Amino acid sequence: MTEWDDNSGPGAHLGLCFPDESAYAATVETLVADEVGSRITAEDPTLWGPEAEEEAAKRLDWVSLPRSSRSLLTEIADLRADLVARGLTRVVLCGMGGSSLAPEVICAAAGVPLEVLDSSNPDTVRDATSGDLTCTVVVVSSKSGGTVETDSQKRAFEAAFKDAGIDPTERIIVVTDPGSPFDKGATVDGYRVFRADPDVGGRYSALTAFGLVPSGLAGADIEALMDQAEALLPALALDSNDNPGLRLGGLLGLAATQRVDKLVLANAGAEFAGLGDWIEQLVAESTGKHGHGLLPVVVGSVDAPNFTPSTADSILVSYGPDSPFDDVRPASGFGAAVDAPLGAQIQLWEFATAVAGRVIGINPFDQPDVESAKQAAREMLDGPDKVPAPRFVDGSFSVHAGDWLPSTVTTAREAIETLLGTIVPASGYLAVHAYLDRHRDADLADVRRSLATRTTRPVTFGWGPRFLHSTGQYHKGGPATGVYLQITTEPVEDLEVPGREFTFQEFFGSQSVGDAQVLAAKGRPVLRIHLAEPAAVTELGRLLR
Ligand SMILES: O=P(O)(O)OC[C@H]1O[C@H](O)[C@H](O)[C@@H](O)[C@@H]1O
Repeated sequence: MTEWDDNSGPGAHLGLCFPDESAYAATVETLVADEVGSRITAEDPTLWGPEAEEEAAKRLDWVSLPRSSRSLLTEIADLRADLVARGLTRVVLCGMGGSSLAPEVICAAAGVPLEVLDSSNPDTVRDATSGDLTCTVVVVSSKSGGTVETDSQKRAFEAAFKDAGIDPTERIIVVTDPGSPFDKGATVDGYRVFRADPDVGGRYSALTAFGLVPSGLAGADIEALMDQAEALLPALALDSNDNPGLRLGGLLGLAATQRVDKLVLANAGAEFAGLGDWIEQLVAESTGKHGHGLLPVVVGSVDAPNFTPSTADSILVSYGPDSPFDDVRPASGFGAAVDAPLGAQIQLWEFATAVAGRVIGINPFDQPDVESAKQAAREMLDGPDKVPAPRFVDGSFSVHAGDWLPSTVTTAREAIETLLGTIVPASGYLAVHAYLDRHRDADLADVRRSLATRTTRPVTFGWGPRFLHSTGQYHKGGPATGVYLQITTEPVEDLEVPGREFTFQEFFGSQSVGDAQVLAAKGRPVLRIHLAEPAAVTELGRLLR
């Protein structure tokens, strides 16, 4: 039987349902008895075990950001006023994962334009750099300062500004950690640098300079965002079963330990439709490791397949004011309706994810498997001759697959059918990885819906290489239950990365091939369909719908 725990506190309303009240109550009671609410608030790094302690000790400042980040507000407002006075109203953000997902949601919710460039696709980069540069300001964000996509995007913009007779130091603003290689180089080169709080991990950095600088420069009301987040702090500090962070995190952790490990996220009337993409990175990278974790499945609306109908291994979560749970019953019994303003959602989800990490028994602050795909991409760049030959060519499609695909298969349609047939009925999922142009090819994303209906299993859709900095960690570190459809393409036209020995297409291609190799080496079925030209995406879409 499904039980309900409904609670409205200052700043957030949280309705939860679960199949077994005593298991849920015991989980939250343990969290309360262990004083997890007050200890996270006090930034206690011992909560995730001795192995996680060193990392946690330098990752917990997000807890107090709604107060500590306020010192940035005046500086950002002054810079925005200066930019607007100079007619610089087109704001572009270059950055991957935690350095771009939050500003994208914040600005979309505020209805202010922010162009996010989080790709290595030459066509996408060319589009961004060939916009109207006379009114463009570019924020380049990288916590580590070592992310190749971001460095390449910065180089492309520097060259474009110079070609247009514009001094890049007048137009590029850098956000990074103090002392990163990026900080040193950008400072020497004369760029304006915002240094973020280094004791916050990338995916928890929404309320640091990473989230606030681009959002504030684009015109979002970032002070209101901080107010919304701050309003929730007293409730999150409570050692009581009214603490929304303990309740939501306890539910997520409990479900994951019972192998209800897909987290289906749907917008339910919120202004911030894109919040699911931000939660996706937070939850996938924080929990998906050592064979454990929750797979976020972002579905858009509550009537989308995987939410309605759902599978017995899925937690259903809606964000926004219109709770769907009067009409929808999660097949697993696990559901959550989270209604809060955006700033409170951010603070609540960070807290709940850290709590879920403790319940699952993993370190929510590292991402041990992200590096493996980067390493494989580097090896591909060093030896492009290592690109494997296709199994067969079917019209515009070159089809690449491992031994799981029988040699009798000779068409892309049959290969897709065979891949879908390898999904394990009770626990498996399909991940579609589209290394395309997420603006030009946006329509393809709706194949998620068709494939979810066709397979009756959870289906995720991610744009490469963006997802590598999000769900990529889960694919390699989480439970080995996924099968993968990779879509890659020749570009309209390649583009050099200024000052580098590789082009954007060489890098973009090495990222997809490298990731496929890492997944295949883990024994997972990977089907790669390479398009001879971008226009072939229409025909592929027909095969998938
Ligand atoms: O901000 P950066 O250092 O450039 O990192 C961007 C992204 O890189 C990696 O993929 C990490 O796993 C992500 O957590 C991070 O958000």
